[in-house]
Amino acid sequence: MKISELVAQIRKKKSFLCVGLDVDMDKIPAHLLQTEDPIFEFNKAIIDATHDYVVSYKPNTAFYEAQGIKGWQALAKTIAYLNTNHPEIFTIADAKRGDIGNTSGMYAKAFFEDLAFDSVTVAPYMGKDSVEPFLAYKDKITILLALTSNPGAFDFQTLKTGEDEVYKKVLETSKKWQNAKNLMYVAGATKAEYFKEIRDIVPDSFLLVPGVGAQGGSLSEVCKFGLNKNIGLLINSSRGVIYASDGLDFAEAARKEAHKLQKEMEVILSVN
Ligand SMILES: O=C(O)c1cc(=O)[nH]c(=O)n1[C@@H]1O[C@H](COP(=O)(O)O)[C@@H](O)[C@H]1O
Repeated sequence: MKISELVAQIRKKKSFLCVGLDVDMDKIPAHLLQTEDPIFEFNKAIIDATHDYVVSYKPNTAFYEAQGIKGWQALAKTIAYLNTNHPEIFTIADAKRGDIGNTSGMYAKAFFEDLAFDSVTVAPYMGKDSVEPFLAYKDKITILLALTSNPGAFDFQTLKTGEDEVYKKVLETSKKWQNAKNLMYVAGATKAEYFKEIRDIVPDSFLLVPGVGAQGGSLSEVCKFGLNKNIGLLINSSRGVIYASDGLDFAEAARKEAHKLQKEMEVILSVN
């Protein structure tokens, strides 16, 4: 999907919400466990109930890999369901990959060709040649970790190397790479005070912003400096939306949570 198509969808739905499909077997409603494919049934119900308010879904592959072959099959079924029924929705494989070139090439093939995701999250730690195989896909988006939402972000990402912190080097260096227009960056909602400096370096890029909801990040704080002329933000919430209820009403409860976030976004967009 082209970024211009994502922007058009955001403007139409008045939403820049990304819902994380992080399916935890200990948290999904008990009645689904009796079905043939609980993970897919859960995802399908969540997608059906929330897609009006959502422009992107982000399954984190860890939750699927943890269930072995059945989990991977459920992931494949989920992405196929989205691509068939909601081709306008931007899909993110949250896999945080990155390795030596030929290995990264296989990761890229897995997520872009076999599973047909629009994008994948990639760790920048191994440098340019570990990211290039993802960027080689001209019609796909690579989402590079810059400043993550977790407390451990301060262990390495904010360390100074010369003038700049490591996360700034990631932004500055990667934006010079070939096909860098197909890069987005992860910036955690829990780090809102860094967004002005992030925007100074990458004014035009989209930022994937996890950490709203269960991790306590603030949507309005992120938007103060995070928005750009193309909106430029995808705000992710996973647990806060998909586990709003663990009862028979789980999908309806998720819809309400997604709608609440969408309404907040609509207000923000109306004054920006
Ligand atoms: O790449 C990510 O999506 C990500 C980066 C980051 O800095 N922090 C972060 O929480 N995430 C992911 O975003 C999701 C957040 O989930 P909730 O905290 O339940 O909303 C999880 O799938 C995380 O793995």
